[in-house]
Amino acid sequence: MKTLLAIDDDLGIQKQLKWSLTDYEVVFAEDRPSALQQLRRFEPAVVTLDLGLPPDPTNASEGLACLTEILQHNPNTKVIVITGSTDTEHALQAISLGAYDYYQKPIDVDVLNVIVARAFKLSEIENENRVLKATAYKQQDIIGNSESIQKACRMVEKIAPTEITTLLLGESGTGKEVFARSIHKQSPRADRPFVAINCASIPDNLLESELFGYEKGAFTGAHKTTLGKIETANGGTLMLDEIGDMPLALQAKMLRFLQERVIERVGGRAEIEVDVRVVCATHRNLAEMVAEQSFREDLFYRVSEITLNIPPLRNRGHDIVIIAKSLLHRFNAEFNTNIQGFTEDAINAMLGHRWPGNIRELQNKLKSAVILADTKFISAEDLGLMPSSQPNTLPTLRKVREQAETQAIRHAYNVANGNLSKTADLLGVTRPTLYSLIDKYKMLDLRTQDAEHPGSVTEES
Ligand SMILES: Nc1ncnc2c1ncn2[C@@H]1O[C@H](COP(=O)(O)OP(=O)(O)OP(=O)(O)O)[C@@H](O)[C@H]1O
Repeated sequence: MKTLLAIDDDLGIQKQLKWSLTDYEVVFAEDRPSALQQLRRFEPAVVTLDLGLPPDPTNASEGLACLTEILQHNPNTKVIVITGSTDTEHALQAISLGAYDYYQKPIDVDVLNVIVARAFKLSEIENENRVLKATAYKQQDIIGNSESIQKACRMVEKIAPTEITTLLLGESGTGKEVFARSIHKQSPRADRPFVAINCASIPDNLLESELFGYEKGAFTGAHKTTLGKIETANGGTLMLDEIGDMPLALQAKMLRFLQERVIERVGGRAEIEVDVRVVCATHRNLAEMVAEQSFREDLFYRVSEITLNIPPLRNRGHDIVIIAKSLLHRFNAEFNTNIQGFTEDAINAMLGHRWPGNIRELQNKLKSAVILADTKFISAEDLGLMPSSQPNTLPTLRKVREQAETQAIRHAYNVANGNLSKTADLLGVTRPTLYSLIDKYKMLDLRTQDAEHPGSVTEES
């Protein structure tokens, strides 16, 4: 049964409401403090509120204050304000403060029931919309159910509403930009611009003006004052991709911007205030770069207020197949093809492949497979994942064994969702044997990612 909170200090009215609103569980509060207590306890979707509450029952001040606090607690609450028969002024004031509707005494059971039912219905529709929006958004952006991706998504949810400067670490093609966009979309800045700039793809001498903009006449060819990416992102989010590739000279200027949130355009003197949230990303080891003095330590700490590690595709278990299927759907639409799915050998090959280029590599392999496939199902060969399809000279037996074993280990590891004990079981070997194979084939990422014993070292072999 849906819960309705009725806020009224008149016992007679409380009884009347209880008898009238029989489709709901009606809970009561007689003043502002108890209303807020009940609100926290029951989280009702709909509230009826008498504006004349103690200690000021002849006026609307306490009721209006209560309304404001209810909406502060949960802006989605549908508050139906109840006023005296002639008090239209306060009723309208309540609507302008965010009340859903108003109702004038004396109480007519039928009318009140219609208003309350409508309020619940609207609240339900709004709720569904919110869930759908959140799901649709998640589905299209970050696809995957693996523990590692879910963990990263949970972090994004926590980071997004804050202003904290985030550093995204991950191999190339793991989806760093997708994650940066996700932080932006879930933040209060979602309606403002998201601007990404790849520091590695712009020549050093152009990067400064690209980021900070330039004044007319700042250099030959500067015909008009031009905003840089930082100013373009004003109010929104700026993604500095491949921050590790930013030249040292520019790092100092970037640090000043991050510390003081002011910039100077190239060739300009004026200090311009900008309100930008910054997300940085790199596939490099910034801590190592700091030690080698190719990245400023102070900037490192500034950009990595919080660090989010994006797992490589090979450590996302069955997500590889889920992402492949969703990409297949997309490419079928794009190329007007009707490929139905994957052969078993293709699925096994995908689960066993190392994916050094991560999702981008998967996209490329799939795109060409969709275009070139002769049958309705994509095979490992179509994906270029058959040992025989690689134009090597004849492989040695040792090489074939190594390839088969690493592929089988990775496959089992993905099926076992990163649990090494289960991986060993699936492969029919003991844990020590599995460890020595992992060491032999230098599959070190499996060791550090072990969901059961993270960072464990060989203890039994
Ligand atoms: N979880 C995911 N599901 C589906 N597609 C994804 C996912 N993550 C990333 N992608 C897609 O993979 C491609 C690479 O992602 P993105 O450009 O964000 O990676 P990146 O880590 O920023 O790469 P680089 O370091 O090379 O810039 C994009 O086309 C993106 O849409």
